[in-house]
Amino acid sequence: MAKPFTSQGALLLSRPPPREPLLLFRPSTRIFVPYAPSSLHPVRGRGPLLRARSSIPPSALLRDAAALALVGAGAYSFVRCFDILTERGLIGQKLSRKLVHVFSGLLFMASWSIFSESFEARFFAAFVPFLNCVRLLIYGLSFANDEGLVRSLSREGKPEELLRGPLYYVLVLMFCALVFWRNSPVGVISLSMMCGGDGFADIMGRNFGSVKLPYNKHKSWVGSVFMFLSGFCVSMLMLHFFWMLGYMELAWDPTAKKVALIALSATVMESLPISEVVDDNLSVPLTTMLMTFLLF
Ligand SMILES: C/C(=C\COP(=O)(O)O)CCC[C@H](C)CCC[C@H](C)CCCC(C)C
Ligand SMILES: Nc1ccn([C@@H]2O[C@H](COP(=O)(O)OP(=O)(O)O)[C@@H](O)[C@H]2O)c(=O)n1
Repeated sequence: MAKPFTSQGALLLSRPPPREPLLLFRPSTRIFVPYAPSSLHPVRGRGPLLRARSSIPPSALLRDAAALALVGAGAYSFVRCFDILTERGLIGQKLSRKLVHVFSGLLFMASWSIFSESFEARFFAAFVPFLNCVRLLIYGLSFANDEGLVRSLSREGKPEELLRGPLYYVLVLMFCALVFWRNSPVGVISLSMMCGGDGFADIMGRNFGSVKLPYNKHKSWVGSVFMFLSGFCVSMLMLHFFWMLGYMELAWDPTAKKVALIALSATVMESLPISEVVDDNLSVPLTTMLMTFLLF
């Protein structure tokens, strides 16, 4: 399919009127870089980044700072709510952890839409998972004690549990916000599979997964089927969300087929008996990133 390329040989992922600098997908390097005419023709003697930085309107900085404060407060409140629900015995610890796993990442991804169109907006957004990364390190290494946080995010109530799944999870959130952001299907599908797919696999597999996989007695067919179905559906929903906002331009028939193949790949990876070697919160998003790069 003939795809629009600029004279620099880069693939335009979205067409005017862009709400923010177009994103270049450079086939040779497969790195997403911000494309804005002014940044490719910097003011004499100043590099593109300096040019881009100097062109941020104060209103964008103010908007991004406000969005950062709002999302940061939302993150703290969201986890605190589950802490209280768990503390009062209204939901179990395992379910609490999984609901936080499913919805905090998806809500974080949806929050990308309230940040400005400046290139720096992604840094403001990524600062929220960065803060949570610091928080997990402090309490996971027991430099301080927060029984509520440990209760809502661990399986067995041990602080060191925060240093595996939860920590990898927030690192992936930060990476996707910084590198892929809201113009690229790579980050959107990766987080959808990690949050929506892996999360529901656990919830459904733990409760209804009596028939185990032949090659992994810790995982079940029900869990894997729901990993695929929920991962696919959440990915399509989130792609549609960012498409509606004008950040992506996608042909839905080929997109659905590609997402199905990506979801299948992530499901197979998640089903493998390798959780002791590499956490699902790394293997699932990394597999999804690779497949999305290859297919989109
Ligand atoms: C418990 C979590 C992962 C463990 O996964 P698994 O090992 O069971 O597979 C999720 C940890 C969530 C983290 C502490 C909080 C992340 C908040 C996020 C950066 C921002 C959310 C903002 C939104 C508005 C709620
Ligand atoms: N494909 C899957 C995934 C999880 N599960 C169930 O969910 C539990 C936790 O799954 P997991 O080890 O992937 O947990 P996390 O690493 O996602 O926290 C497993 O012990 C299974 O009971 C499943 O049955 N089938």
